[in-house]
Amino acid sequence: MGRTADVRVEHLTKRYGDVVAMADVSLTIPSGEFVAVVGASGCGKSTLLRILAGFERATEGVVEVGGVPVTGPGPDRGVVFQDYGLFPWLSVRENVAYGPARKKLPKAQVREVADRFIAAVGLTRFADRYPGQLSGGMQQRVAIARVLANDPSLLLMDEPFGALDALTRGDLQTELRRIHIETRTTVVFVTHSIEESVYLADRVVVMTGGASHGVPGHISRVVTVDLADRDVTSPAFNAVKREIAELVHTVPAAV
Ligand SMILES: Nc1ncnc2c1ncn2[C@@H]1O[C@H](COP(=O)(O)OP(=O)(O)OP(=O)(O)O)[C@@H](O)[C@H]1O
Repeated sequence: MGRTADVRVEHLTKRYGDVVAMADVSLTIPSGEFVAVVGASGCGKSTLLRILAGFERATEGVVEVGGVPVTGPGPDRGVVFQDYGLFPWLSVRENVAYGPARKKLPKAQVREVADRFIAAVGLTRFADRYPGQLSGGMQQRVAIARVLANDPSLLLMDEPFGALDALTRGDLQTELRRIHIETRTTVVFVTHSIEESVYLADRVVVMTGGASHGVPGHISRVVTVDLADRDVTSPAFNAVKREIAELVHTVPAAV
């Protein structure tokens, strides 16, 4: 079990010049929870994630991770994007070892941590390969292992599986779910796929609005996924999917 932190967002507003991208967003995430964020393009999902990561500052509001105000990026938060962002000149093991090595841990310990997370994403046989020798799915596994090796207390993922084929995406969803059950690291996961959100998350945050709708992006509903198993073919799973789809497709009235 790794580190884990709670998240508190209160009355968050983000403006870009005159444009109010997002207004009055409040969300509390207990530590260990997996939260997915869904919503139509432009509603502010990535903006919320970037603010939690500390890449951008909120215009107004409270943003705290583990009780500490977010003022910039930090090693307590690990971020995974759609493009894997690996160092192409480093092997899989060196990529994953990069964070632990910077902490100046003994060499043997760095290697042990790297190999543990490489094994967790099923890439032991590829530890000495370079990113250019791997498929997209394998590269994304490396990116996830690299972030986990830093022992983040909050994992922020922005469409991490968006560029992968359906089969690979399904495999990685299964693995991420297993890893989350094992580590209990808090996760905020942005996706366009409602099915993916219901499969992975304890709660799904539905956002609507956005500058192009004439209404600032905001949270329209938070849906608890109260399903014992995540059988995507079950009627119960599909009922939750339908509920979220209806919310996502409800266009807010312009003010
Ligand atoms: N740097 C920026 N400057 C000006 N406006 C921006 C900037 N970044 C985002 N926006 C605006 O903020 C709003 C929210 O953008 P954001 O990328 O968070 O949406 P999103 O829900 O993640 O969309 P998508 O699903 O298409 O990725 C949009 O209206 C966008 O045009």
